[in-house]
Amino acid sequence: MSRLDAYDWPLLSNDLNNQGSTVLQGLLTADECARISGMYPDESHFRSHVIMARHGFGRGEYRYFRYPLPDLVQAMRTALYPRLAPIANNWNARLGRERHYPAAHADYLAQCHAADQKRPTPLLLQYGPGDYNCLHQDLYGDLVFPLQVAVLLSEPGRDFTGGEFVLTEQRPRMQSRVEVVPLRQGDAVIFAVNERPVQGTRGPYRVALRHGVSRVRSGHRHTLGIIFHDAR
Ligand SMILES: O=C(O)CCC(=O)C(=O)O
Ligand SMILES: [Fe+2]
Repeated sequence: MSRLDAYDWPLLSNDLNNQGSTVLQGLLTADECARISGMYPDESHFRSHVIMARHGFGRGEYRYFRYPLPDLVQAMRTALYPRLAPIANNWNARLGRERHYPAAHADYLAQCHAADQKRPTPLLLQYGPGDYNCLHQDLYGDLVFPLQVAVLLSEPGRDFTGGEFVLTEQRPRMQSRVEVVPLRQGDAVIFAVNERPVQGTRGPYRVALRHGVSRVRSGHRHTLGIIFHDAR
């Protein structure tokens, strides 16, 4: 994953600190996107299958990968984590939280597994016409790594229309603010899982975040989700 070296990480960190999200443009090639989305029908890659409408999560479906993850997914998860851990640690310090995230993802996963969060969380999502993903937070137990990544595997305008990735932010005593994140095929959005610190006049305070996908108007849309904590 030496391709991560090409990005301006101080700039991306600033975006994450100021907006709660940022985009890695062109993280995957069109071929890589097709290779990953093409795995969807092959059950051997996955540990479980969720039909979103059955749970009130929206409309559409997704599958959680099983271990061992496909090489490219494993490589991305392992290589992205150390870029994000310093930001996560800074957020924790500003929010007065004790937890420290180790520098290597393997060491963080060992903590998850010791806390009985052993099941892999990377997932592949599939949306068709009329499908959408309700606002949510991907929490799977007490251990939460506060940043996650979603890679758009389909090309807007060509493969699908509608289906925008959206984030909402709820500040104390304020109404929700929404942000639409423009993505092309292969772009990865990095965003806060559940909360982040915002600097106020009397010190940092906590804002709550949720993410989702607006209704797909036509075509099919696939996304790869990379979550760094494992699930109970
Ligand atoms: O399909 C999307 O863009 C959102 C996927 C999602 O909810 C996730 O990766 O956690
Ligand atoms: Fe999600």
